[in-house]
Amino acid sequence: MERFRIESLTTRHVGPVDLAIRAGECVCLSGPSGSGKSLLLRALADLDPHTGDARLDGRPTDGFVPAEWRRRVGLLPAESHWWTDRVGDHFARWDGEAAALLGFGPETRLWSVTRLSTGERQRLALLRLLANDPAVLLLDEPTASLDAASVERVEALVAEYRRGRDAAVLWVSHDPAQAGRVAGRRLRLEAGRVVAEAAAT
Ligand SMILES: Nc1ncnc2c1ncn2[C@@H]1O[C@H](COP(=O)(O)OP(=O)(O)OP(=O)(O)O)[C@@H](O)[C@H]1O
Repeated sequence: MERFRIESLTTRHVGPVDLAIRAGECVCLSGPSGSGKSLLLRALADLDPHTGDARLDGRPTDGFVPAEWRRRVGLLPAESHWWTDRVGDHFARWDGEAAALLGFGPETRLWSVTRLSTGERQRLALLRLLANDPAVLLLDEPTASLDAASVERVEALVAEYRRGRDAAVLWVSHDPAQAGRVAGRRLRLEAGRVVAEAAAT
C-alpha cells in the first residue's frame, strides 16, 4: 500500500522530484553536501515554499490543516529546536520503553535542555517526534552525532516504529553501510533530481 507520494515537487534549489514510499518501507537518500537534501525534507514537511503535489494515504497536503500535516509527516531536522527549558515539556507523551532503549530514564523529563549533549539532543528529538505518532518519518542524518552503540539503538527503534505503525521512512544518510542496514531502496539527490543510487562496485 502506498503511503506517501510526491509529484513534481519543486523548491528554489530542488526538483522537480517524484517519489513514492510504501507503508512500512524505508528509503535512504544520499547526495553531496549542499545538494538540497535538507531543503527537500523541509518542503515535504510543508515548512518551506514549494510547488507540486504531495499526498499522505492519497490525501493531498491541502486536505490537512498545516499543523496536522506536519504532525503526520514528521521531520527530524539535523539540528533540533527546543522552545522551553524543561525536556518533558516538549513531549506529547513519554514512551518509557522507547526512552529506555535510547538510554533515558523517567528523570530525563526533568532535565534542563541546556545541559543536553549533542547526541542526547538528537536522540531526545527522535523520541519527541515519535511521540506525535507520525505516519511518515523524514529523518535528516538522525545518527550524525552518535556513537556506534547508540546508532544501533536508533536504527532498531526506527525499524520497530516503522513496522509497528506501517510508517513510510525517508532517511538521509551519508553512510552507505547504514543505508544498507536500514533501507530497502536507495536514492541519491544529484543536480536537484532524485535518481536511484548506483549499486556498489
Ligand atoms: N535559507 C536559505 N537561503 C538560501 N540558500 C539556502 C538556504 N538554505 C539552504 N540553502 C542552500 O541550499 C543548498 C542546499 O542546502 P541543504 O541544507 O538542503 O543541503 P544538504 O544536501 O542537506 O547538505 P548537507 O549534506 O551538507 O547537510 C545549499 O547550497 C545551501 O547553502
